[in-house]
Order: sequence, then C-alpha cells, then structure tokens
Amino acid sequence: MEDRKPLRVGIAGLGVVGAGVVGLLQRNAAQIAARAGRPIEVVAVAARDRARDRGVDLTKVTWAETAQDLTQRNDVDVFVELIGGSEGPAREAVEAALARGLPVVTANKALLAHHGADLARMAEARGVTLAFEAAVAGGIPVIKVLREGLAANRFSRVYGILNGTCNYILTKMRQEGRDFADVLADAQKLGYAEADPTFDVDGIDAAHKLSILAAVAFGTDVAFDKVHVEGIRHVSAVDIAFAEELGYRIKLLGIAALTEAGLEQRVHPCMVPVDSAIASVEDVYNAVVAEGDAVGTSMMVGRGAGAGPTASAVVADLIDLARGFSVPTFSVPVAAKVALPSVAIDKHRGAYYVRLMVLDQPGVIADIAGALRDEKVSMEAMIQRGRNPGEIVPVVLTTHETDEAAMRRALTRIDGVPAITEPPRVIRIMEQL
Ligand SMILES: NC(=O)C1=CN([C@@H]2O[C@H](COP(=O)(O)OP(=O)(O)OC[C@H]3O[C@@H](n4cnc5c(N)ncnc54)[C@H](O)[C@@H]3O)[C@@H](O)[C@H]2O)C=CC1
Ligand SMILES: N[C@@H](CC=O)C(=O)O
Ligand code: NA
Repeated sequence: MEDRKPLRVGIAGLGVVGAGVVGLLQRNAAQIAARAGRPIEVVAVAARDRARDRGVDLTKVTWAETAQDLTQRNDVDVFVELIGGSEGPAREAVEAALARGLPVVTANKALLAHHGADLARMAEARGVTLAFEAAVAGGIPVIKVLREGLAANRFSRVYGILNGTCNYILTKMRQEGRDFADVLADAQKLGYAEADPTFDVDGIDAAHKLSILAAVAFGTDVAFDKVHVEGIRHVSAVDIAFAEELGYRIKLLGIAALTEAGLEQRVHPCMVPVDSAIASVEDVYNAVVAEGDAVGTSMMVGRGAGAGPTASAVVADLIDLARGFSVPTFSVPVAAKVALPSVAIDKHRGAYYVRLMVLDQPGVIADIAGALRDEKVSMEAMIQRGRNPGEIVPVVLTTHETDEAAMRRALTRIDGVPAITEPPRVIRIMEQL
C-alpha cells in the first residue's frame, strides 16, 4: 500500500467543515489510507484568513490565492468545496473544476439545490465525479443508502428531519423552556447553523436538502423552486405545550411523496405522534425515512450538523474517489432522468392543528365552528383555556383529514372574526409515519 500514489486534495474554505476535514484526515490518516487503498493528503488550500489558528496542522500545505486557482493546479486530484453559497466563488470554482475534468466533493446544498442539474450534466460530460454526501443530513450516509444500498427499490415517500439547527432549537425550547433566540445563538456557537441562520430557521436549508434527496430517490431533476417551504419562526412555547397535551411533538420535516398527480415536496413544522420513532430524534440529530416497495420502511438517524459528522461524510466521499468508485450524480445518468409534475401544496390532504388567540366573548366559538362547517372541515378536538370574559385566551382545535385548500378558506374567514386578535397559527399533523 505504501507505494500507491496518494489522492491529492485541494480544499477551498477552512471554516467549521473545512477545518474538520483537515483534522479528520490527519487524525485517522493510517486507517483512512488502509480503507482507501492509498493515502489521502491535503496538498493545497484556499481560505480568506491565513493567520487564523484552526487547531489543525497546515504547515505542509500550499496556500492558493483563490479557490479558482486551486482548481487549476496540476498537483490536485480532487477539488473540495467548503465555502458555501449558491453563487459567487463556490459556484465559479466548482464549475471551473468540473470544466477541467477535476472531480469535486462538496457539502454545499444551496449550490446543488439551485444548480445541481447543470452541474450533474457538466460532471457527466467530463466523466468525473460530483460527490455531496455531506450536503444532506450531515453525517448520515443517506445519499449512499438511497443511491446504492436501496437502489433496487421504487420509493413512494422519503422524508425526515433535515435541519440540525431547527431540531436543536425545538428540542431545547421543549426540554428546557428556553428562548428561540437564545438557543439559536448556541447552535451558531456549536457550528451547526448556516452562515446566514435565516436559511435554517425559515426552512430553506431543509428545502435545499429535500430537493436533493428527492432527485436521488425519484431519479428526477433537482427542483428546489417547487418545494413548499415554511420554517419554525412562528412555533411558540405555547404550541409546544399544546402539542405535548395532545400527544404530539413538533418537528420541522421535509417530505417528498410520489402521488398519482406527481411529486409533492414540502418543508414545514409537523406534529408527529409522541410515540413515533421520529419524535424521539432530538437535539442536532437528523433522521431520514425512506419507504421503498421492496425494503419497506427504513429509517436512518445520526448527527446532521457540526464539524465531526460533516467531515465524516466529506472524507467518505474522498475514500470512494481514492478507491475509484463512481456512480451517476443523482443516481441515474442525466438522459435517464424522469420528468415528474410537481404537486402544489393546496392539493395536499391532511389533518391540522390551529391555535387562535381569542377575545373571550359570547358567540366567538360559534363563528369559528361555522367557518369550518361551511368549508366542510370536520373538527376532531377543541381546547379552550380558561373562561375569562373580556380577556384574550388561546383556543386550539384539531381537524380530521381535510383538503388544504378548504382549510385555507376556513382560516381566512376565521382570521376575519373581530374577536380573533392575531393570525391563526397552523401546524400540519402527520399521523402516517
Ligand atoms: N456547519 C455544518 O454543520 C454543515 C455545513 N455544511 C455546508 O458546508 C459548507 C461550509 O460550511 P461551514 O464550514 O459551516 O461554514 P463556515 O462559514 O464556517 O466556513 C466557510 C469558510 O469559507 C471561507 N470562505 C469564504 N469565501 C471564500 C473564498 N472565496 N475562498 C476561500 N474561502 C472562503 C470563510 O472565510 C469561512 O471560513 C457550506 O456549504 C455549508 O452549507 C454542510 C453540512 C453541515
Ligand atoms: N445548518 C445545517 C448544517 C448542516 O447541513 C443544519 O443545521 O442542519
Ligand atoms: Na449525508
């Protein structure tokens, strides 16, 4: 093995993940070389700050001026992009690498969600690998599992907890009664959050990942613009407490389902039964559930963010490259992709949790019930806290399965009732897990 040529790596971006990758390659060098069949060595890097102590040994690497420069070096066999962002230097460098026939490993879900189809075409045209295990569900080898381990299956649904920051926030709010902003700051310190954390809390990061997951599972193009996206900003301590009372836990889920009408892709907070397996996936952990016709239901759980788990996935891709292993980018060659119509969210059917803040006065409940009845939305339960005439109190209701479009019409009417003092808060209930 000693005389095998090393795989020479150039890394752009030495932040949380970049430094994690350098550290992991150094720490487990002997074992990685044994498994890869040859050593994997970082020979060159590009980063904005050369002086910063990243806790890893960079004395033997060459510093390139820019990420682009890194892609043009003859001593680099694979370009690793860990800068982030769907445009700018990350996109330009990845495109330059692929155009030159250099394999690419990236953790950049934003880039793949926006430009995955084009980048896959470029990679295929040049016959090079574009690998991205770290981009979806961090350390869980979910791309490998869907693309290889479960390759014999037709999938009906793939869903899961795809954002570690949001799961961490929801967990700490529920377990410790802490504030949203306070827990988000913690997630940032721990290296879980995106450079712009609104991508996490507004569901965009989970939607990036879902669109990639759907492309891999269903052999279709990445269609991020077709994902319905809602984040967790409006999930309050009150909703978390009501969820507990009703036997649910709130999770931000990404769901891609193949229906007769086409592909439904949505990211939003969900109430899941407290005794379901996914309800127990807490903190920074992610989970991905795949429903295949042959295998049935498979669930994978692991850390979805942070230096270690993400580096684990990046290095696994490097080991595959060192071994000479290669598969089509999104599981099928570009020409074999299937076009699937996308199903809009108003065609969704499901059950709903609705929380209203209501000025307690006679007739309000009748108005709410009337709006639901007129739209043929059938109520499952109602909780009214306290009877304090003249005060604002929460009223919570849950529905039986109904059409999203009908639910929206009913909510518009309910919102117009003068005694409803703030917009209804709605969380979809997911029973079929
Ligand atoms: N942090 C995490 O848990 C995970 C992150 N990712 C993805 O990994 C990528 C990197 O994320 P982090 O390491 O967390 O971000 P980070 O912000 O810690 O690191 C990015 C680094 O890139 C550097 N950079 C910016 N522009 C550059 C340029 N033009 N040339 C070279 N370096 C440049 C920045 O100075 C920074 O140090 C992103 O695409 C992110 O979405 C994926 C999975 C998990
Ligand atoms: N910000 C992301 C990082 C991993 O993809 C998350 O919190 O999941
Ligand atoms: Na992964």
